[in-house]
Amino acid sequence: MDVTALLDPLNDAQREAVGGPPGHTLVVAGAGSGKTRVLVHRIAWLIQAEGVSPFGILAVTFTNKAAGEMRERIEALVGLPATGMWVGTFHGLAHRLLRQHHAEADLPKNFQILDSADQQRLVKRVLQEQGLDESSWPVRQVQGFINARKDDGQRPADIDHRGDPYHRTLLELYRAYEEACRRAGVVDFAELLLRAWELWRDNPGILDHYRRRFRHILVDEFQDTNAIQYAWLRLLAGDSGTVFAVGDDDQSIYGWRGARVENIRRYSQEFPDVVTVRLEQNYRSTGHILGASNQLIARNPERLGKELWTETGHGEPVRIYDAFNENEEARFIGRRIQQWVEGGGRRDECAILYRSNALSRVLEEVLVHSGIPYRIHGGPRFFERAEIKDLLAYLRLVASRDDDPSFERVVNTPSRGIGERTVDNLRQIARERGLTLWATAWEAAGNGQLGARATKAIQRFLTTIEELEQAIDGLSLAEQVETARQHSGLADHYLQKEKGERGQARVDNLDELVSAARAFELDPGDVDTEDLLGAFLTHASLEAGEAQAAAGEDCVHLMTLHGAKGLEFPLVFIAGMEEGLFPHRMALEDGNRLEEERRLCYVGMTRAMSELYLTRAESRRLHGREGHTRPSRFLTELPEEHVESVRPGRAPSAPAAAPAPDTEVGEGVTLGQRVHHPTFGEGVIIDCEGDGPRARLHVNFDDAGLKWLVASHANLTPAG
Ligand SMILES: Nc1ncnc2c1ncn2[C@@H]1O[C@H](COP(=O)(O)OP(=O)(O)OP(=O)(O)O)[C@@H](O)[C@H]1O
Ligand SMILES: [Mg+2]
Repeated sequence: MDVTALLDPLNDAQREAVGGPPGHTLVVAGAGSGKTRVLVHRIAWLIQAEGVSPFGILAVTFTNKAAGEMRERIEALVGLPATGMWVGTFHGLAHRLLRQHHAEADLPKNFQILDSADQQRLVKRVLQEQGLDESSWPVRQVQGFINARKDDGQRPADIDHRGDPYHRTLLELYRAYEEACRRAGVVDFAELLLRAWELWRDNPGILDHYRRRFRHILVDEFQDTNAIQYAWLRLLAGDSGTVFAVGDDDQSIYGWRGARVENIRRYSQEFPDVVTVRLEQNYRSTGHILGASNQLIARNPERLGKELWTETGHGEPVRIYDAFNENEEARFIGRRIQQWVEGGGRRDECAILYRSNALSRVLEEVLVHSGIPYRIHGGPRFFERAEIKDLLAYLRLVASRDDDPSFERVVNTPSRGIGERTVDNLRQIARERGLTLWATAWEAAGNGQLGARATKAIQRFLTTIEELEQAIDGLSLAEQVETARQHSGLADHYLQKEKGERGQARVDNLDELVSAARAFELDPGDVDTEDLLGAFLTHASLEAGEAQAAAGEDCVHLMTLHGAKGLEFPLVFIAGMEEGLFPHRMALEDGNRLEEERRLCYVGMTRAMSELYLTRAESRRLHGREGHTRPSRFLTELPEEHVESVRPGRAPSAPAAAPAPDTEVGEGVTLGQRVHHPTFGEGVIIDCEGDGPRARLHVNFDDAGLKWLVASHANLTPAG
């Protein structure tokens, strides 16, 4: 086997990292310098040049999607299926471990994963049980406390409240929450990691097995590991395993979730003989994009410090577009994408990024209206939509009756006349008796404790689940989901509850879940096919938010800046470049968080390969409120030599510009023209909407500012 082929497509520094002797290696380098490429080639190198079995390799990636792509790339390079290799996210790998050793980890065989919303519901319940008021103990705050402690590897017993009553209560809540999870046989995201770490810590035999097996551990996006993930890696590596870590301190964007960029430094200190490799050539972006990104991130203090260079030439300047409002911003983006496609580009080369999910709605509307297919990554995620979670809850209950969160979710959805009071009663009995809600309901329905009507309703629910279990026995996964869809009555429920398009959209989503099951069945990946339903339910929990639209369809990508990590696209838009949106308002007062926002901006900008647009709306309606905005400070931090401002009708050089500047938009006036208005004085026509007598002109007046005017009544005359 010719291993030089693995090194050929690499530069010298990359070769050093890929072909170095087995040992701890750290690659710290900026965006687009080939870190992920190096990691993939390293794995192929280990297999081919060092004769390592794929069975001995564990690779950690940041998303499940990245894991899939990595496996494919390695198989293509090596020319063999890389079976036996473990590739996945920290959460995915931890889950896999816990499944295999559930008894030692003190978990039921078919434990379920709680997502963030389920977790909130459970925290709420715990607060009720403890007789605490949500206004003094906000659910999110309690949830944040619990997760942060877990991310730091701390159980209630490890925490000293130092007599502080506030902390003491939080600790009690943490304890009660743990107990509720245990009763329900559920595990939240942070728990997956902590439990997997404890599994190894407390079971030397198991740890030893994995240490012998995984001598080669590779980690992408190392800067975003948190304390427990780092501890997990250390424990696994022991004295015999090697860790190959790649990362970029400038792209650390999960500090708010406990990520510790110091782990990069710690790793060099705590692991022996770490070879550090720096990569400085960027292969992704043009000179202007790179220059602008470099100078932006240079404003952050305390960086490890590195500059990237590129051979690709300047390319197009980074373009800044100030839209009048959010609709116009979205239309601008839509038009530019259409031009891209008309010019021979593909839609999936385009990505629209934003800081907050709420921004996607207007963008989606414009894309739908313009007939541009798109796919949302993350955000109001498919698997997080209410109707999807409802249907999954039916299936989860079939899989495990102990799943209290699922029980609560659907016991009265669709409505069976089970009131909140009845559910409260059940909760209380369950708590007193230390039983699950299912067991409690079963008992209460038997002894009539709840009153005749409630008993009947509860019985109906119990029967529905029991019957569903029988009905799906022996069916294929897609048929199981379809059967649950029919049995649950959810489609009718939503059609009645939400009239028109919204209800229909929910039913479409339920149908889509059947398709998702079918797709999963055809390509389940590396899972236990004995229990395909269980694997699918896990998949739904873990993959929530990753790519959803029909596979293979050529569509534009929409995602949050966080979700864009590690990806690249020829044409990138970052929308909503406004103070308070980006940087996020929660970060405005806090220097550390502001730096993290700047890193996030760096991450976003460095996704772009050939064209980058930063857009903002001068006035924006969001969450039902409308207001004037101020441009993001990041816009003003960009060096002039790399940016160009685009104004509709004013920048003929910009391919993105709206209609050509000489388009006649009203009687005797054209876009971009200087005009005079009897009241507002002189200004420039910057946009128009509609045509005929209804046409409206957007004019930027020198003194009066921006105004929309009806063209036929505007009385505009050419100025000067
Ligand atoms: N030596 C090389 N020759 C040609 N192209 C390269 C080389 N190294 C990397 N690339 C290409 O450059 C792009 C960026 O590489 P990659 O995604 O591995 O960078 P990265 O450092 O992981 O970036 P990020 O920090 O954003 O994750 C990819 O398209 C990759 O194929
Ligand atoms: Mg990468």
